[in-house]
Amino acid sequence: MALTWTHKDRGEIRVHEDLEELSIDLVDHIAEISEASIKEHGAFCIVLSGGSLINLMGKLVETPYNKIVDWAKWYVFWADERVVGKKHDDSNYKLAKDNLLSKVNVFPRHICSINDTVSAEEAATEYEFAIRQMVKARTVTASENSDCPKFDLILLGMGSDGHVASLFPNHPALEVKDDWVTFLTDSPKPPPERITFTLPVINAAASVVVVATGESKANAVHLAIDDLPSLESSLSLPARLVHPSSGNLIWFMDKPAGSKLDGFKFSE
Ligand SMILES: O=C1O[C@H](COP(=O)(O)O)[C@@H](O)[C@H](O)[C@H]1O
Repeated sequence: MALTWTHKDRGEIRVHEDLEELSIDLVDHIAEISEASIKEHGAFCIVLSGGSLINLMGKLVETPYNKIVDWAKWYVFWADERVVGKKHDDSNYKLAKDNLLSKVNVFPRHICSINDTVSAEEAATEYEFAIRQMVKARTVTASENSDCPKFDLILLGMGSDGHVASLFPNHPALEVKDDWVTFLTDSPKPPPERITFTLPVINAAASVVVVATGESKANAVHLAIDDLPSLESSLSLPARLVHPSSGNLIWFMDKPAGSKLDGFKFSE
């Protein structure tokens, strides 16, 4: 059974026994927010990431989820994308398309992917423009607290260096406040050219989920969540900067990823 607790300012933490339990809890959570968002404003605006997260969402294409989820009301976005062709193995779009989107009835016109035929800078500008149009049309809700979209759910993976989306430790992209989407040409993790949501957009979401699995993530999980004697080492850790201003934050992890958390040690 999962060990769960709420940290006073880092949100809810769920440490799962194994990946099977984690993935069931994750897709239950997605299905619940999908239903609630559709009831509330007639659409579900979900933001995906790449990496290991997508496999953990695999049960969404299985019964009962594939039948109970109202796919026609889904609008799909990406928190980050690698600037490669849509058929390239590094493409976050391809990963989601092959494993999820091609297997359910999301309308192709509701899939807001990144233009793969232009430069990183142009792709970022176009992507932000497309989202601005959707906020104007009220498909995507506007934040009450900032000039940002308020996505119903942003799903983030986390790298072992603590990066989320394509926001890497000590990278200037972390400082971008006035744009919703920015680009980088020097990503420390290949491929180098990427576009990414900025922190203000992530932190304006109604719900944010961070998923981390495996022992290689344990230190970053600890730095992102625990109260530390000196905050210096974690101040530029992107995952620690995920802090929805009025939304909900939940961390989904397996035992190896959670093994260095203070709460995990106390429970042993
Ligand atoms: O490069 C990326 O890495 C992160 C984390 O990936 P993971 O495989 O370690 O879970 C991912 O969330 C991001 O979207 C991706 O572009």
